[in-house]
Amino acid sequence: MKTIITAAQTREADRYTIETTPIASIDLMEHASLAFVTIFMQLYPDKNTHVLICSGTGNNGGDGLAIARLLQERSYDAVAVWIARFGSNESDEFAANMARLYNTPIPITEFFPGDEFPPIPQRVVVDALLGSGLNKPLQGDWLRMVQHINQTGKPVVAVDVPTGLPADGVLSPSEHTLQAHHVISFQRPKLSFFFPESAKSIRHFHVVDIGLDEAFIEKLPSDFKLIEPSDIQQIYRHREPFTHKGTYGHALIIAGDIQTMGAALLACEACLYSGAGLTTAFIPEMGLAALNTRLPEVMYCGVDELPGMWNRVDAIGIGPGLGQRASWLIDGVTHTDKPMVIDADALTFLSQNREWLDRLPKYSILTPHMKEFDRLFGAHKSWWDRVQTAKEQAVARQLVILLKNQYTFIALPDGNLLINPTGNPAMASGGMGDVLTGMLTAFLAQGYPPHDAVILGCYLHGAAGDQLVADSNKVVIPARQVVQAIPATLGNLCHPR
Ligand SMILES: NC(=O)C1=CN([C@@H]2O[C@H](COP(=O)(O)OP(=O)(O)OC[C@H]3O[C@@H](n4cnc5c(N)ncnc54)[C@H](OP(=O)(O)O)[C@@H]3O)[C@@H](O)[C@H]2O)[C@H](O)CC1
Ligand SMILES: [K+]
Repeated sequence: MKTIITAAQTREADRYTIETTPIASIDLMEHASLAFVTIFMQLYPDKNTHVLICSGTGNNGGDGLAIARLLQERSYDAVAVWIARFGSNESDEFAANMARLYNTPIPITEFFPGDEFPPIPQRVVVDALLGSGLNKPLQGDWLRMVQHINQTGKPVVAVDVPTGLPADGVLSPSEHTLQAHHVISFQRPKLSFFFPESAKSIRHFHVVDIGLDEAFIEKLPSDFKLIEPSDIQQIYRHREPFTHKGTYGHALIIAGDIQTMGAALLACEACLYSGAGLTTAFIPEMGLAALNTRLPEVMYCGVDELPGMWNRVDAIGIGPGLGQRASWLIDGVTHTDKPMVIDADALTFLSQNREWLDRLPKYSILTPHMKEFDRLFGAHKSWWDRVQTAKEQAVARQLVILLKNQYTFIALPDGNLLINPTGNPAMASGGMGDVLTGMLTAFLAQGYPPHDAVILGCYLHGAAGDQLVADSNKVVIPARQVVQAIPATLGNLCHPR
């Protein structure tokens, strides 16, 4: 896992690296600019591309000047630079790069407070106005310039952070930030990239290594950790010879109602495809024909058999499509000591009967999306605040709270907040959450501790969707296709051929 650090901690890492290695600050800027240029050249390989670089006068602006020079050295001959001289300060590295730029034929236009901005004829804009040094919302000339660039609709590639977007903390409205198509960020993605409020400011982000001291960064105190493929490889237990269905646990899915049987089937199918040795569905009897037809591998349990099931299963997933039945079923579930996943209608029941939250067994996994989360724990104005509440609740109640979104935040009982990087907008459709519940239940049934089950389940769920997009350029993926893709995604990650 990679530690996600704040803008202030990035400055610490910057200082530490400069003090403890032979690298000077200006060389670090050159590394960063070169790393930016490498990705930029992949995005815009045509060297005739007309590029406008907009620089401030701090270190983000210094990067911009170095990028202009490096592109010109690589035969990008149509590069121009704007400098926003709206403040009185100039960083040393900006000044040094300004001196280097004067030795090139690159045209430079400087703008002072109150100046009008001309049209932008270039094909692409590089945003190096302000970076992680942002310490207040944009206003005045800065805001005018950002809005001028936004209004052109030209693609923007931002250096480190789009101008106006704080690296962490509560985010400002998106009309006050530069809207970048790509952000090439240094050393670590910034925390705000994972919040939905940054969607208009960032379409894609890339992260480049600029040579900051990794060991130092990993020791910095931070609640936020980004899940990586290597975590999945470490957690996943390979299937050994001579194992059998009993080795991989028995999962019970409590789901479905007359009009929402599909949710139950999806959860059961995902459980099956995620490797549970046995899967039993507790669904209304009228769903039996559909279950037997679609999922002959899954067993059925009726109301009479339910009391005998609690001791026979290894994990329980409750909620998808459960409707009003949630109210009486949750009572039975909370009397077991089985690891469990609580989703959808079971969460709605909990939000209407909050005293039941206190009865949940320790380390139960709750999987709310934003609306379910706010119904459970109160309305929130920003994702930053919502994530802080998730952390407080997970610690206070010793629960695992999985706050679903494109980037899911996993709040653990020890106070850590994990960020899942996989998943994509093609997956934004009904049934996706039911699939996740089935997957998590399957991993719990196989004996993974809740902490490992959520990492595996979340990462694989998104990775299966990402794989489908990569393989076939699909713009929409139905939940069923994600289910079918789970075994191969797991195989590709953990059993490379
Ligand atoms: N360690 C690294 O990751 C490296 C980062 N690099 C690049 O450096 C920037 C950060 O540079 P910094 O000089 O700290 O800050 P900025 O360039 O982002 O901002 C410059 C100054 O602008 C002022 N400021 C802040 N907010 C506003 C605002 N809303 N309106 C106007 N002005 C604002 C502030 O100065 P004050 O005196 O006004 O407080 C900023 O200091 C990072 O993003 C990378 O691009 C290095 O190149 C490599 C190492
Ligand atoms: K920027």
